[in-house]
Amino acid sequence: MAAAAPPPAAALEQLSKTKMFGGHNLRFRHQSASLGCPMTFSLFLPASPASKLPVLYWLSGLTCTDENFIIKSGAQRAAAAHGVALVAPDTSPRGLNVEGEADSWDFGVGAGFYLNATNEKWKNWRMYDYVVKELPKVLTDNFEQLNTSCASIFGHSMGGHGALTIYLKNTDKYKSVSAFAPIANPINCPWGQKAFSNYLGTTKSEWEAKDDKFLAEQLLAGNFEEACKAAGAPLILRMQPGYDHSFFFIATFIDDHIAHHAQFLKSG
Ligand SMILES: N[C@@H](CCC(=O)N[C@@H](CSC=O)C(=O)NCC(=O)O)C(=O)O
Repeated sequence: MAAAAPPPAAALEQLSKTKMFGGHNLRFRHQSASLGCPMTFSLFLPASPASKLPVLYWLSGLTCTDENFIIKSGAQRAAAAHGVALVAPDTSPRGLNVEGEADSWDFGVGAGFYLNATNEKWKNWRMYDYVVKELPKVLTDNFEQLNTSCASIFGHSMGGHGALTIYLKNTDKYKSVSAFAPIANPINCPWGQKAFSNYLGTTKSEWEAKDDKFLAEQLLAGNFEEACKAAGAPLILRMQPGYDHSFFFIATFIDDHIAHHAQFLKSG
């Protein structure tokens, strides 16, 4: 008996294409099975690679779409130089009209926190599954020039929290991680408490089960450094005096982060 035909590749609608540093910024929309709504993502593809391109995922912070990073960070210069593709997803489901989803800027739309919500009301907020499972498959199915099994992840603020937690739960899937000003201990800060109590319920032990215990208890800059030393985990912790939380700060140090990831992505 003949083997069953593989399922068709997820349909992608290309929204834009702009040349930059010899490569292209591309923006796509597709129907997300994880989130139950259309999702957009941006992709920077460096110029015609000799071999398949490794993938560096960027997770943005509160209020962002997939476009903030692509427009403001200037990351494409270093990505083109190192031959690394950049993938930036949106930060939450949109257009579902869940009651209250846009009442505040730090919860709901634009604030997916890269977790899988367990509260029925927010059941579509499954950004963890979207980033870890669905998006890599969409890329694999649609871009033969990408080597999606060679991937790293980084992000900013809420996206820094997402990058760190996703990496620590999936060290087999990502070669390296970095974060700009991450929400490092969400269980103990107002942004995290608001998100977790609504997405995951008010039982704090449930939050810890959903979060990485190491992160929740130790990821306060200095403490995190000590913990990494104790665990023998390599860490470069850089404090940058005088910089704020904006993309001006990110743009200043983005080249360093991409060079860091390129070392791991290009080491075979
Ligand atoms: N609207 C808020 C500010 C929101 C903000 O600063 N968002 C950051 C991420 S914060 C943590 O996740 C961001 O990246 N914004 C997008 C941008 O392009 O700067 C306010 O009014 O204070």
